[in-house]
Amino acid sequence: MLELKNIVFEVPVDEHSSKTKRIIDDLSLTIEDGKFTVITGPNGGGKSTLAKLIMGIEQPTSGTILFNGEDVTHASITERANLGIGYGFQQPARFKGMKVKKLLELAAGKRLPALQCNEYLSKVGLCSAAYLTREVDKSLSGGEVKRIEIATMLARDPKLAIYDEPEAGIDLWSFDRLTETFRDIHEARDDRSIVIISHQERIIQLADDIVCLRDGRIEDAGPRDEIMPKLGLADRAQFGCTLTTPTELHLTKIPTTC
Ligand SMILES: Nc1ncnc2c1ncn2[C@@H]1O[C@H](COP(=O)(O)OP(=O)(O)OP(=O)(O)O)[C@@H](O)[C@H]1O
Repeated sequence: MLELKNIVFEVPVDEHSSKTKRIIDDLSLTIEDGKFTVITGPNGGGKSTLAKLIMGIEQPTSGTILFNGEDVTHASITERANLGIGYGFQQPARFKGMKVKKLLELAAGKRLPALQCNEYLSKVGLCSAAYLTREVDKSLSGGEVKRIEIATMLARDPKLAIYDEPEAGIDLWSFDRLTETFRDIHEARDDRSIVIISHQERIIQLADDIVCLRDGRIEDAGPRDEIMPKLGLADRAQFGCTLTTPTELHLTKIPTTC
């Protein structure tokens, strides 16, 4: 279980000023084991910052973060990763000289048979034969790097997986495959928790719980059936927490890169 207690995150207004801007404002949130939580809300609401605070990429100005009862507020990224927290970046890094297979093995913490690698890559709509020996460098497109990073998260299989806008930069065909993968994870869930930051209705629909962030505060949070109608996805003009949802295309076939 992840518990955030009265988290505040402030940054200097500019490098010459002692004034600060509050990005996360006294936020408290509990994520129970086995829950599929979607964090959504308008741009600039603080979603990615919150994910970075959970992963230890940023340190809160005040407040406490507990993971399975352990105070990890000042733990390093590596310590949190070792405890079982994983984070998929909105814009993943590239690793020149590192092959996709090696990256998957590093994430899994063991050697992986090709068949297993195929499975991880096919879950994100990538053809293993075309990608396993590719370097994770500039030669890969943004969408490919993003999908490879999601595959590494699947290989790592952390107790708490945080995905920051997994749909960003991913084409509609691959997005259909990805949605299926998240649906499978949701259906097969055990005590592992998943937090997905997303603006996409089809991902929000998979959630057990929805958290809507605005101006660094929780505007609304609760079970999907309670929060979903308030998001105004059907009538965005009517409700407070409006989203930007990309146009959807419903495909009958899901092509992969093979
Ligand atoms: N280190 C920082 N210094 C200054 N401003 C920051 C810093 N980190 C975040 N911000 C600001 O805090 C706000 C929240 O940013 P964040 O990336 O968390 O939003 P978000 O909800 O993830 O937005 P989006 O939906 O666009 O991805 C933004 O206005 C951002 O510019």
